Amino acid sequence: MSETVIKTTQLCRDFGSLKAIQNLDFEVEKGQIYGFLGPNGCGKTTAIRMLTGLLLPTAGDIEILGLQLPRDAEKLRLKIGYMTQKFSLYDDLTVKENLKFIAKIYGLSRREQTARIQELLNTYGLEQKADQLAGSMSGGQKQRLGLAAATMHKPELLFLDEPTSAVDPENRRDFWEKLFDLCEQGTTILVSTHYMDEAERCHKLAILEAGVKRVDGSPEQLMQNMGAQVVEVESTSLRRLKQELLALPEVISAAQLGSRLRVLVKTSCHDPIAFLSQKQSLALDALTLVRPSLEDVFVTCTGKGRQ
Ligand SMILES: Nc1ncnc2c1ncn2[C@@H]1O[C@H](COP(=O)(O)OP(=O)(O)OP(=O)(O)O)[C@@H](O)[C@H]1O
Repeated sequence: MSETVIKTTQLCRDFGSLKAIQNLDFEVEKGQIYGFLGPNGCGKTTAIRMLTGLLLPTAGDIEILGLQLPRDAEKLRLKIGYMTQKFSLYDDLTVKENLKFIAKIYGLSRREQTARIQELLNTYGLEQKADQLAGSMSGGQKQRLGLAAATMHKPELLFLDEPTSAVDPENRRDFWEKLFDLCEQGTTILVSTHYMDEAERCHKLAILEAGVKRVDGSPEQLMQNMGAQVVEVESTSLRRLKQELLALPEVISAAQLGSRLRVLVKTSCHDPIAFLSQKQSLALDALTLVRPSLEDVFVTCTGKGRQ
């Protein structure tokens, strides 16, 4: 049976009149990677700070690893790891010194420190960098050091707030491989991101907008239940066609991808190909029904696309 690691009920956080998180209900199962996907300012960091016990909720309940927050925040501290958005280690200490500092904070004995630091340097490919100042490392190396520090005490639950916003695609891919390794060892991970490709790697995710959870589920479920059909249109004069399509009430969005338009049509329209071809006098072979992407889900459930 699956074990629930995080459960929130009607979680809210206000900053004055701003409702940063509103009535958030969600659950995360052990060993899964759960994503918060949303634009800047949608409340991802605020939610994570409440879940780590660093910020008091305005209302609602949080249960994590069988503990209640904020009451049990101190007991939770050793069970969780938190990698914040900005690199939060010391630039003027070496890689090894940074890890030693963190190990001391977590109360590892001298012998444990040496063994664990060596293990982390190996796991995250930092052996050659051990004596280099952290501040002089590349974005990808800093991020690996951040993950090594956050997992020093082998936490059961790891929070990662936009961990790959400063790294290139290759480093991002490698980083995710490390997350799946942790996952396989039983670590549960909650990660926030505004990258679609990153969100698509999660077992489950919630799409947040203006402090509100719009949808949640596995990427496949979200794509299946999207409530829209996706048609790609090949045509000339795509800029004009786009404006004309957007004026139709059946069309949720139209976005240009090179020489094609990707058009989201409401499911209430039973045959989107016939509909578009008739409306715009387009040849049938210029229209293709395609598989939805997570970006399509995002467009349909946020902003003007929300029905
Ligand atoms: N301490 C605070 N005081 C007042 N407003 C705050 C505070 N912390 C966050 N906010 C506001 O709450 C909203 C949500 O911010 P939050 O940082 O949680 O968003 P986010 O999705 O993590 O975005 P980003 O990726 O830019 O950090 C924003 O409007 C932000 O300005």
